[in-house]
Amino acid sequence: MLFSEKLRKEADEIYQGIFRHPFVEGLGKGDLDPESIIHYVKADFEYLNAFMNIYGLAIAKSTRREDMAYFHEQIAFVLNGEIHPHNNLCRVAGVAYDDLKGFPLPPTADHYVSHMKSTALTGSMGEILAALLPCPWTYYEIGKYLMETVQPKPDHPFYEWITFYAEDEVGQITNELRRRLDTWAKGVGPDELEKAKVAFLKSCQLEYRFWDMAITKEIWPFSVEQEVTTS
Ligand SMILES: Cc1ncc(CO)c(N)n1
Repeated sequence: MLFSEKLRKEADEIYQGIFRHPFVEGLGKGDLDPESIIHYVKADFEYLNAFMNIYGLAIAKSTRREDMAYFHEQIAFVLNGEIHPHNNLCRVAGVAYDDLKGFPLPPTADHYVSHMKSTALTGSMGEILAALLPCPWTYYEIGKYLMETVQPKPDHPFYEWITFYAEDEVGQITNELRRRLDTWAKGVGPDELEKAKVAFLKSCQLEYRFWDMAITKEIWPFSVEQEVTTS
């Protein structure tokens, strides 16, 4: 069994939990609370900015030009592609996307970003790939799950969101990340594999919590000034 297949098996409980999460259910039913959508988009815009930072850290650690080209391409996808599902969410919530940019990360999103950043700074290439993988992989599976269970028509409020993540492009991104991780896994010992597994599972848990964060509109306990990562 490939390393990524083993990871997927270990994380199955988390994936199943994500498919049944109230936010994902709300995407399928089309009845999400607009305030939860807004909370999610604010956090996700900054999360995706941090994701690009992490690809940059991966480039800094790359020793092969081919790896540099790969991470560079992935940055372009986040930069230009993921605005579409965000625009869909904003339209349904009745807000302008620009008004949701530049907010500090809520605790869970901050935790997720810190996990990926520290992995990128201190971990091996395999650990970095493992920490990044749940991002496209859980969304790709959510997209496919909603396509199958809801079979949305173009007039479904989240048609664009669902079809974006269920599309081949996100599938290919997931498969390429898996392929790279599986290639890396063939050349390392059990200790290295264990560390990558831990990084992967933590990202899966934090994917689940990211949806919770949106439903509960999680905030910091005190409203003091906070760092904003981008403008
Ligand atoms: C938190 C999170 N995970 C995954 C994706 C998919 O790219 C996203 N937009 N946000």
